[in-house]
Amino acid sequence: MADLEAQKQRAALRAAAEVADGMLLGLGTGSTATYAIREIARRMREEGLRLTAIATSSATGALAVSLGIPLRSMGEIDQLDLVIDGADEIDPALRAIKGGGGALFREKIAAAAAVRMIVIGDSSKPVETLGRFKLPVEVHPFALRSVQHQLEALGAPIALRSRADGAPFATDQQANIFDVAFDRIDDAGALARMLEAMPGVLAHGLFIDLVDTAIIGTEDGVSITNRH
Ligand SMILES: O=C[C@H](O)[C@H](O)[C@H](O)COP(=O)(O)O
Repeated sequence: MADLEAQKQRAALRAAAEVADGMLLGLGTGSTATYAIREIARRMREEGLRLTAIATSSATGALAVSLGIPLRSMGEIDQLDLVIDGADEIDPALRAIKGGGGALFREKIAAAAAVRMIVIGDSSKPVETLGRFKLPVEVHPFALRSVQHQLEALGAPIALRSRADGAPFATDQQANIFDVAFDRIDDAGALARMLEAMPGVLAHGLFIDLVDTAIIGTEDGVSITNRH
């Protein structure tokens, strides 16, 4: 059986090697991004690499602080040199679904502000067509029911994300997430535009024209795809 953790680590190490001295870096969220963040911190300690970073979630922020990575607030930054982040699915055109961990809002802001975005993952992440992974849609609580109504009209099953104790999951923005089971998204661009037109939708998990490079761990190395 494929060792997905080892694949994540290989992808993360390869991406962390792209970090150069003096960069302003976006740190992604999730299990794969965590490997990259730990490797970046190791390079800072052992190789004297200097950088400043922004965190795409409170969890990543806490990890970065614990590793001694200097952080700035995204709100005071107009451009990032590089973002390294995971993904839930990525297709051959480097369109991705993100937000399985609920960090999509900040991740998308960082991705859009980055000169370059590298997505890292294991061999379970590449897909021919997006949509098997349920699409996260982050919604301001004020608009919960009205957005639910509009999402239901799209015809796919939707579920309000909940925590282990049954309470609604709250994002870092204290918003909620609907997970939408499209199964197959044939026109990601059209769907993204539809979701963005719904008042109260803070972010959706479709990342289109944002990923520049995908680094996928394999059994014995990595496979790298660049967007043209
Ligand atoms: O909200 C979470 C992020 O979009 C993650 O990058 C994504 O869910 C992938 O996470 P993982 O690397 O743990 O599979």
